[in-house]
Amino acid sequence: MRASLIQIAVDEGESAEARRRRTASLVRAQAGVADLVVLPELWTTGAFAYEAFAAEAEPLEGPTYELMAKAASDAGVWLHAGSIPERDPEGPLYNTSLVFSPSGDLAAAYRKIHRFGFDRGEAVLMGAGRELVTVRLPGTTLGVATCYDLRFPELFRGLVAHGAETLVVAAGWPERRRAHWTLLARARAVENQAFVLACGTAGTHAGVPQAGHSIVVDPWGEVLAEAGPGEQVLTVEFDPARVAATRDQFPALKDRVLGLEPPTGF
Ligand SMILES: O=C(O)CCC(=O)C(=O)O
Repeated sequence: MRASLIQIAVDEGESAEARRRRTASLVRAQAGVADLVVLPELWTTGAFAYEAFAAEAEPLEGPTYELMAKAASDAGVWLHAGSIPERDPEGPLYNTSLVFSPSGDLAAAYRKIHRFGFDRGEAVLMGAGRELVTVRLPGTTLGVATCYDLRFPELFRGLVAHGAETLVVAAGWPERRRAHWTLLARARAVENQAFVLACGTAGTHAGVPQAGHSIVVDPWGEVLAEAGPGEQVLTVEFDPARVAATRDQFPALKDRVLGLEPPTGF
């Protein structure tokens, strides 16, 4: 299987609409190159451009959906189209990832569960998702996560319990914590014996330089490919069968102990 992670530069000099069109052509250029294309988190606005969330929010089937569905079918690829600020007509905004099949049908929508910002930004401007999302592809099952989710191993264990073998993380991770990004991506791969495909943004928006350094890690924790800091398409070939082989040869996942007793307080 070949995957391309498109690490889009999100800078303020470009409108959301211009970036949407530019990204659609980057996706179309993956025809015949990749089976699966992955985009980052909130790439129309930037993950830290809080004032733009409401201004650029769109219904699930809004302009980004339309263009990305078409780009997926034009390219004949599975497309994890990163996330959009979704306006739910009956609720708050959500940070929602969209996954399209090669025929351009929506295969999954994932509302980010862990919102970033503590008492500001996304944490107060958006609602929290409650549902795990996996997507069955020929040859592997994707587990879908977004940015700050990467810090919460229990989410990934939940995805693995539902069959995930390739963990896809769309992010807008800041340069300031780049060391955490790389470390956590490798940790999630090792502990879950799964591939991790983590796609971030490049550029600077709202004064926050982005880390770039999108990364693909194998089930043994080895880095198969890593991008630099700027806009880049990172293409990697990987064998999804390695997940079952790794879990067979080193069956640590089977040794999980669930439902431990609480401390008795000696
Ligand atoms: O956890 C972090 O350091 C970054 C998270 C983040 O930027 C996000 O979820 O948007």
